[in-house]
Amino acid sequence: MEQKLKEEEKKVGVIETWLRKHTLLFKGATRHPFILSIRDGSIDITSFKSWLAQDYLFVRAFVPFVASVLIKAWKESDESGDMEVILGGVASLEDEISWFKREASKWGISLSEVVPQQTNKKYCGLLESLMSPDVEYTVAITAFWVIEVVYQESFAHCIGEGSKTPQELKETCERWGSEAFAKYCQSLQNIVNRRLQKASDEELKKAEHTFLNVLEYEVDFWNMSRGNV
Ligand SMILES: Cc1ncc(CNC=O)c(N)n1
Repeated sequence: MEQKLKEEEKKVGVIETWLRKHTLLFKGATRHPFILSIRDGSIDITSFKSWLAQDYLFVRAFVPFVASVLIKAWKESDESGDMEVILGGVASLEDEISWFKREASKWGISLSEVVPQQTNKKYCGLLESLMSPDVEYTVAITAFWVIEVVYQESFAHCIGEGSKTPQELKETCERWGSEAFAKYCQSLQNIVNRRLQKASDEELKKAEHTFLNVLEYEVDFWNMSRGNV
């Protein structure tokens, strides 16, 4: 019985284990000074605008990445429900791109003139490498989940108890900090945990490596937005 319980525990969550093991890096990505400065209202609007412009370019590169995960799900997934979750992600990106355009015009940013910074290019390069057919579905969906959850955890913090987020930034925080986005991230996390349970040691290692890689790139992305490239 005791042994059985332990097995169950192991099964519940590879993700939980990773989050415990890599708490510092995860906090680094989700409680970054950029995010803390939104939450306490001290944010420098130049940083915000820089983030907005760069993130628009990132999201454009994110669309084909998510589409590649959809293809992998169709080819490799053992559960047909995965496709709907990912398709929902693709669909909401159309709205997100329109939102970026509206938001940019509100701030007087001309998106056609935005030049991608080196850090952004590097991150988009990581996305592109993960689009390769050689990358397993399990690894790709792990990356997808962690990319989304960093924004969910970060922006939810900006609208949580006691936050002093400036009014004009609240809509941005709601986009990723909302209950609906949290639910969507949970659906992705359930897929990832299910896949990781069944993964080989080799695949597990690759997935964990990708998880860490994404977290590092997210930290770099926030750093870039604050002007410390
Ligand atoms: C750099 C970065 N990471 C994650 C997200 C969230 N996913 C889609 O919007 C994002 N927009 N930008």
